[in-house]
Amino acid sequence: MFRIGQGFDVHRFAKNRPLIIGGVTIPYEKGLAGHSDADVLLHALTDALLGAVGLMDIGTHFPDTDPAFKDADSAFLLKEAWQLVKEKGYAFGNADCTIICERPKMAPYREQMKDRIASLLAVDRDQINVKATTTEKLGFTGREEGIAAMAVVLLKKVEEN
Ligand SMILES: Nc1ccn([C@@H]2O[C@H](COP(=O)(O)O)[C@@H](O)[C@H]2O)c(=O)n1
Ligand SMILES: C[C@@]1(CO)OP(=O)(O)OP(=O)(O)OC[C@H]1O
Repeated sequence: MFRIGQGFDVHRFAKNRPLIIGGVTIPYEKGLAGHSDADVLLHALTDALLGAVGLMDIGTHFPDTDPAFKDADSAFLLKEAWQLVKEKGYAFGNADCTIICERPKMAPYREQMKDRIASLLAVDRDQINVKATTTEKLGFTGREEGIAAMAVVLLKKVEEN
């Protein structure tokens, strides 16, 4: 049996913060604000995984009111969520992710993001796709107020003998 999940997240830009997207630090004049490291792409992917198996969402498992998750490494949160999904008996099919921002250009970092995400989930890199788009200068991403990300995942129930 297959399960599909989708995730969406937004973080606003902030000065004096690193820009970490898809587990990759991108050299840029500003980063993203958040309770954690604000990796908007890993948050969307984490939500997609949790959503696929009906495990609510990232904030339920890792509340932004909990000091334990202050400045949390989103790579760690993704791995924890994936562990919960695996314990429900699911194998990874594929993930397709989209980063939405005017700047910086994400294309130079997409291969690194694919490698990092594949490594965190212990899957093949060809099971992960990372895309980027602008919104043609429209809306909050177009005004460069923040970055949005979306992710869709497909999981397959592991057959029991
Ligand atoms: N932050 C971004 C946005 C886009 N790209 C790449 O540019 C292509 C064209 O984007 P449009 O929004 O004009 O359709 C897009 O397909 C990406 O390859 C990017 O690297 N970083
Ligand atoms: C990751 C968590 C927890 O540190 O905090 P944020 O970095 O604020 O991220 P968000 O996507 O708003 O929600 C999940 C939070 O619980």
